[in-house]
Amino acid sequence: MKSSLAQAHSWVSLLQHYDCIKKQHMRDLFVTDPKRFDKFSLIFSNILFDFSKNRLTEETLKLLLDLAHERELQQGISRMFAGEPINNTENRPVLHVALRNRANRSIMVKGKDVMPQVNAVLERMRKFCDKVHGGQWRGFSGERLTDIVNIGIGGSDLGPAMVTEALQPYAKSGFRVHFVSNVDGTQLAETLKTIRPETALFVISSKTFTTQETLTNAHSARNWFLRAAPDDKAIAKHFVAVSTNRSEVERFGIDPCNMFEFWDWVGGRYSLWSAIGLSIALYLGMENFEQLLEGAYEMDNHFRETPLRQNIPVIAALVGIWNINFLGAQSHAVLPYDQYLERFPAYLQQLEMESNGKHVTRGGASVNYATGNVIWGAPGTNGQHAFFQLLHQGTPLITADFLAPIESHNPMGEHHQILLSNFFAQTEALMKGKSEAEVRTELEKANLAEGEVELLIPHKLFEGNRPSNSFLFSKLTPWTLGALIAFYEHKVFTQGLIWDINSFDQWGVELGKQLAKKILPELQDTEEVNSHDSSTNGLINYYKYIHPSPPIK
Ligand SMILES: O=P(O)(O)OC[C@H]1O[C@](O)(CO)[C@@H](O)[C@@H]1O
Repeated sequence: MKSSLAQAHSWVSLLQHYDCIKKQHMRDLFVTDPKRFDKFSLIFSNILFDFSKNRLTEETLKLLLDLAHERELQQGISRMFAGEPINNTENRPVLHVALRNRANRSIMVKGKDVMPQVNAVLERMRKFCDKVHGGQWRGFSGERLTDIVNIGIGGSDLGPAMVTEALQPYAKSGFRVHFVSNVDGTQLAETLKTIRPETALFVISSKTFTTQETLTNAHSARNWFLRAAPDDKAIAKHFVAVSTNRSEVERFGIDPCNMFEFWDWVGGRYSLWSAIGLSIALYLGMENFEQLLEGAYEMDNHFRETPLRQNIPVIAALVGIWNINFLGAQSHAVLPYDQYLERFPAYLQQLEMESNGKHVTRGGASVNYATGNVIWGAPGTNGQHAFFQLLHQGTPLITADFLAPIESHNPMGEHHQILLSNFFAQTEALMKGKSEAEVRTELEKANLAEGEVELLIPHKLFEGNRPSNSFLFSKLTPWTLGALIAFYEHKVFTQGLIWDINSFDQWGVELGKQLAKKILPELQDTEEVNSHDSSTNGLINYYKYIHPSPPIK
């Protein structure tokens, strides 16, 4: 039986160790150890992971690895891969790894190997994609389909939206992909303006097929479509579903023959590898979707088999725990120096924050340590001209992941070297900072008026010592993206296990949904609302009063 985290020996040792090293500056750590980069960087296939620009030493790492052992990480990894019901509040296994189990080893759930059904759905996806791409599957007018519209939200949107954006250079020619997630009618309306019903394929993606936003968008899309279609039968050519819920799919009016199945052991935010990836496969071709699976599979093997000290997701997770629980970082920026990865931070927001934004342990006790942190970010050089000021000189400690490809898909003059020079410079600046002596020397050369040097010194000073990780990979290919996503999934798993929280449920999204269901009918009559607190009543009644119909009495 594991003790509670705050009482773990290694945790207590880490606290004491933090006290000893908290005043150390990374600048000095680099000066005193010329081999620091070699010691604190790891390579997985074409991906280099450099974590040397963190405020840690060999001793820190040793203690963090002790923590991982004490928390029985290796046993936890084995339990996940073996299909044990580690999602304890929903009594489900967590088997996104089965979806990319390219070796096809048996994975048993309730005494049954899940691999035959995984392979069967992949085969159906392949056949469907081939028909759409080959023009055997056409719209009601006989025209080829050209526009894939994915209607889904959360995990049924963010993964496919991010991957299709990231892998645009691999897109099948003649196909466009669109994503509608927001129940704000604007997103659907603007999308519908750009497509024709004759050539549109709607992929309604929802694990539960009960999600209000998705079902509302799907009904409106179907109404729009039926205004142009000759009859209801045309729906079969233009609407397919991806879900675990056959009866709701049928109730919506999609023939189960046009449903691509997945299973309750796939968490929504871990589902892009399942049939939820159908929009990816349609846009990029099944062979590229499988390359994505291959990259993730190789990362899975690395995570399962590599000793913890060389294990990239494990080390990244431990460094994150060091930064969050000992250094006090509450915010983590994801900074891709690759325009194709623009949506990567938004994807990771759900992966990390929905997984590890938890306040109780797996057993239900309140945690007395931080779990999870705020994930955000934007493409690197744009961020430099927007929010990097706060990263360099602001008061909160914000850690960051910098990601960049060595080779661009769009080589153009010096662009890529300029981009990379900024990538390298920013991590160096965050680490090193600029000392008072350096600022003074610079200012004294500038021939300033008396007093100006002293005034400017504090403003131009950079304390540095701000932690970051760097990821350099050869090129953003489907394989590499698959490996990178799986890397983050396993980092999240490792942190959740050490924090003793369930990373695979999401009860925190329920309360808002329940209250919205109660409020919706209140917006649809003319009665004044009094059932809430005065703020909520006031807001609702103001809306009802201002809104032209129906007017409040
Ligand atoms: O795929 P579904 O069932 O429509 O759910 C969409 C999303 O809603 C959530 O359940 C809660 O936001 C996510 O976990 C999930 O990815």
